[in-house]
Amino acid sequence: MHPTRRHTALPKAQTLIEALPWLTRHNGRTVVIKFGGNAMVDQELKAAFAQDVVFLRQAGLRPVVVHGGGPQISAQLTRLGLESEFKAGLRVTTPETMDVVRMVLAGQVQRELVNLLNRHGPLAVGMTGEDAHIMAATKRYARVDGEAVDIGRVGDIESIETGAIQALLDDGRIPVISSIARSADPSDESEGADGTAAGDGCGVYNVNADTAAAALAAALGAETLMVLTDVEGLYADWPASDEVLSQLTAAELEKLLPELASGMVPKMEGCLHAVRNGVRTARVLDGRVPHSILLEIFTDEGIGTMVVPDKREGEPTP
Ligand SMILES: Nc1ncnc2c1ncn2[C@@H]1O[C@H](COP(=O)(O)OP(=O)(O)O)[C@@H](O)[C@H]1O
Ligand SMILES: CC(=O)N[C@@H](CCC(=O)OP(=O)(O)O)C(=O)O
Repeated sequence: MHPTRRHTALPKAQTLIEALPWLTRHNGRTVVIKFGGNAMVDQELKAAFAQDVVFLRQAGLRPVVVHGGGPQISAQLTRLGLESEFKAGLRVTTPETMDVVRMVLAGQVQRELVNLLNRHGPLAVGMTGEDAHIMAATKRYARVDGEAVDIGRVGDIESIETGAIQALLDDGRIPVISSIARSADPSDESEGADGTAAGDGCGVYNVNADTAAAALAAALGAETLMVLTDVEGLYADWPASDEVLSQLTAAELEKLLPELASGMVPKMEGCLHAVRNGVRTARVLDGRVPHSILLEIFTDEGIGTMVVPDKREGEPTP
């Protein structure tokens, strides 16, 4: 080989070799990746995200994508002249808003992600939590100054049926899930004001996408939950300083939770729920960094914030 060509080829081999222990360790493991609406505004980043997810699948992992789309929902509500209001980080969801949430998440954002992934082959299959009874939810109230406030059709996951997702994974597909759940109460279906059960927002709930991703990661017994967002990770003292916490235990995170501000609350609550329910690591990553997923999984220098379960006597650190 020509010396110059060898010179440029060698670092590539080194990078691949550095990935070997990680490839071995993660082989056959499920990874749930939450792609946030704020991290999905740039076309190139979205394409790089799709490449990373397909790479994981080709490398023998079982990736599942759960997506948000808060900014996209807000933009559509504004276009329609409807109000967009948040309480404690959750969208106030009237039946009319619910229709828009469903239309944007399932009809636009999910379709776009599925199409980006399927540029690489017949891999991605999009579903909402309503499909095949994947997610059932009950009404969630927002906590504002210690009071429970009614915010409409916002739900908290009550139960998850993983069968359809597992079947897709076994078939080598990449499930792409929108964070909409059916009501856990069967009588909810017929509550529509004008008697129309379908399409009026009744019988379904708007679930925060971080909450949905964390619940799914726990139900699937995932190795890792990765939450992509538009900051480097969890800042220790936000907004005063941009020092990122690189690793913390569940107990350390639990202490921090009351001090966190709105956008980070469902993310970190989700990470805590995941690691307390069998997920080995939960990470918050900067979705603005191209290929952040690969950097996190396959290199020695992880980026972002990693939450690990509380250490039990004699256990090695993840
Ligand atoms: N301690 C913190 N560390 C990092 N970001 C924080 C913190 N507290 C609040 N935030 C805010 O949370 C935002 C991320 O949440 P959100 O806007 O809901 O993102 P996404 O659309 O990706 O779900 C950040 O952009 C930041 O403004
Ligand atoms: C109840 C609630 O707030 N649901 C969110 C669902 C989408 C979401 O979570 O999107 P991001 O991850 O991009 O924020 C919403 O309506 O905006």
